[in-house]
Amino acid sequence: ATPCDRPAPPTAGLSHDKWEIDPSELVLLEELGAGQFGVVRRGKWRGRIDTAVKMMKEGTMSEDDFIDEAKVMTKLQHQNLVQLYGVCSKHRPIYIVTEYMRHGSLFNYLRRTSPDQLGPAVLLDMCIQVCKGMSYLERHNYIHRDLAARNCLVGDENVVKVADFGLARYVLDDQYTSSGGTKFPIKWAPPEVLNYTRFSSKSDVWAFGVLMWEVFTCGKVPYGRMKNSEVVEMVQRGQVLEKPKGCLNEIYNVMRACWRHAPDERPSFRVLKEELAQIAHTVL
Ligand SMILES: CNC(=O)Nc1cc(-c2cccc(-n3cnc4cc(C(C)(C)C)ccc4c3=O)c2C)cn(C)c1=O
Repeated sequence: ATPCDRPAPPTAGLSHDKWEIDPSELVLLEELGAGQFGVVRRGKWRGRIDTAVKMMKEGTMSEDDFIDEAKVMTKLQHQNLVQLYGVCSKHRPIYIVTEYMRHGSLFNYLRRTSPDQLGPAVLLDMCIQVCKGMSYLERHNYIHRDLAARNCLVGDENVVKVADFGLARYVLDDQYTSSGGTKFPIKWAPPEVLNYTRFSSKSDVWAFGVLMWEVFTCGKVPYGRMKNSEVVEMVQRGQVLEKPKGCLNEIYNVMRACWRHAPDERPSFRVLKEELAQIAHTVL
């Protein structure tokens, strides 16, 4: 045993995997919906912590690769990222346990919340929160690969957090992973992703521009009912989404900067955060 007058060795307590959650400490409650990996339920962890529990449907995810990555993901901690608490990987199906957000996806929240509750200042603040979470990921060289309003979640007092960052790498469904697949998020993808699936923080920035458009249209679908092939055509030609009704020019200019053809001409999330904050306390 460690003599009490000396601090415990740094390895103390890491013998069992810190990111492994004991399923006996979880109580599963109502179903929240189904995602790419199957059913997600609300849960209580250690009697008091609200969680969302993804129960990974067999064959939907490359599980061993994900379990390796889980260690890294639990270390990504920011007030605008949905926290990964851990995994239950000693049984099948494996569970992914995260922080719980009371109001569900940002996309649904925008569509069902009345416009008078969502004035420009609130909408801009939501974009700034997503930008802060993405700026943290950018600083940690972590790429989301599927940033969109549907993959952000809303808590109390219009708190918005980015969810499921990096999980796209573990999806086995090639309808989702290949750019020709029916589930590939074409409408959030820049030219270099459409042509070479070249993901980067600058392709996340392009997607962030589309997310800003989703926010300022209060949840409209980008490019309306256009087919994916038509959107690819349009984006390759350099045509971008139109200015949302009532959206300030300064804000639309930020969206357009995110949609510059050349990735390195798009602003970083760090720069975007400054620009949006500037607009928030001068123009609004
Ligand atoms: C009312 N409150 C709530 O419903 N709160 C919540 C709902 C969900 C939830 C429920 C069902 C499905 C999904 N879902 C949706 N899209 C996903 C997309 C992917 C990728 C890989 C395609 C990006 C991966 C997983 C999912 C996924 O699990 C989520 C996030 C998660 N959390 C943390 C909540 O607080």
